[in-house]
Amino acid sequence: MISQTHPRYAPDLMAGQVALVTGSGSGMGRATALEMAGCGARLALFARRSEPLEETAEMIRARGGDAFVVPGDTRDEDTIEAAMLKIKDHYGQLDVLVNNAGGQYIAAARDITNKGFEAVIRNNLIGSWQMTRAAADHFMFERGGSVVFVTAISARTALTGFTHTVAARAGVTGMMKTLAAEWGEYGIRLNCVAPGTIKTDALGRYPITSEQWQMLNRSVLNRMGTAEDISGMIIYLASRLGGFITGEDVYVDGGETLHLGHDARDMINPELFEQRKRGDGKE
Ligand SMILES: CCC/C=C/C(=O)SCCNC(=O)CCNC(=O)[C@H](O)C(C)(C)COP(=O)([O-])OP(=O)([O-])OC[C@H]1O[C@@H](n2cnc3c(N)ncnc32)[C@H](O)[C@@H]1OP(=O)([O-])[O-]
Ligand SMILES: NC(=O)C1=CN([C@@H]2O[C@H](COP(=O)(O)OP(=O)(O)OC[C@H]3O[C@@H](n4cnc5c(N)ncnc54)[C@H](OP(=O)(O)O)[C@@H]3O)[C@@H](O)[C@H]2O)C=CC1
Repeated sequence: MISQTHPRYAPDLMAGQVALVTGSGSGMGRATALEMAGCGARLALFARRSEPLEETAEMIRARGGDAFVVPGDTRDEDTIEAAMLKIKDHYGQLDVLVNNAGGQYIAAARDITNKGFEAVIRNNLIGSWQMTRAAADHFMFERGGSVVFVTAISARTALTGFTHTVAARAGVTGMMKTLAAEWGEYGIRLNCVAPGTIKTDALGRYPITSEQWQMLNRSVLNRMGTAEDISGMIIYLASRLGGFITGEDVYVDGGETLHLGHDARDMINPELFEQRKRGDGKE
């Protein structure tokens, strides 16, 4: 059994299960893969670059877990098909799919070309559809399963600079709900986790500093989220803990989408409110 320093879930929560996590070479995908392995799941790790996936696999194996690297691109049907066949050959089953891979570039809506819009839709909506369809065809129509999509705080709020990805993520949510309704009869549960602003290396791709990210983040908990804030919810939904939950869209955003119509917190307690600027809220 894998050794965990501070386990949040039982070490046998996902024993006997195989989970495929896309984008598991970094950030939330890696955190999810590591914690799922800590819950007894055997992991298939999928992304375009092998090296970061191998690093995740090594981390899992070093703790006594089981991980298998299947490189591929969620936009490329051939690599998805190849990955499913490799998983069948290696593990013989797939119980959980986490569609975490994704990304976009920031641009004002007026500067997004049709080609650029389509590229982001392909990366975040079509890619998730293709993975889900393939996992269902190869494994889940026969023996059920659970699918979790990582989206963004999109359907509930506007996100300036991200029109293309908001459209894609809201599309994922609608797709997830409809699939949940159609595929319940096969024992397939599908849910979304919508992260707020989460401190991962990926934020470094954007042209602002970590201090500016902190200011941009509107979490009422006075801190940015962590990859583990997200992996905990993914595992809850993917495992038997979420066994009666399907078609749900869970926001893990520290209250970022509460939409404070009138934010008077600085008038109520200016000292406490200053914490927001320093970003030293309690985890
Ligand atoms: C609060 C929210 C916080 C969110 C955090 C995260 O998500 S963290 C996760 C962060 N992770 C990531 O963000 C992941 C990294 N991001 C990506 O991989 C890309 O954003 C991608 C998904 C578009 C790549 O798809 P692809 O390989 O299919 O694309 P391609 O390279 O072939 O380009 C196609 C067209 O798209 C356009 N266009 C593309 N880039 C830019 C740009 N920088 N600038 C302007 N435009 C751009 C351009 O029109 C281009 O056509 P052109 O002008 O070349 O003829
Ligand atoms: N960090 C944040 O604040 C937020 C992030 N998100 C979303 O959450 C998810 C995880 O984010 P985070 O961990 O921060 O970001 P990362 O960029 O660290 O992780 C995304 C991973 O997806 C993989 N990936 C991207 N495109 C593809 C593709 N076409 N096929 C296969 N793999 C792909 C990348 O690996 P490789 O390049 O090797 O393929 C990368 O490891 C992403 O979908 C992100 O957009 C949503 C809201 C907020």
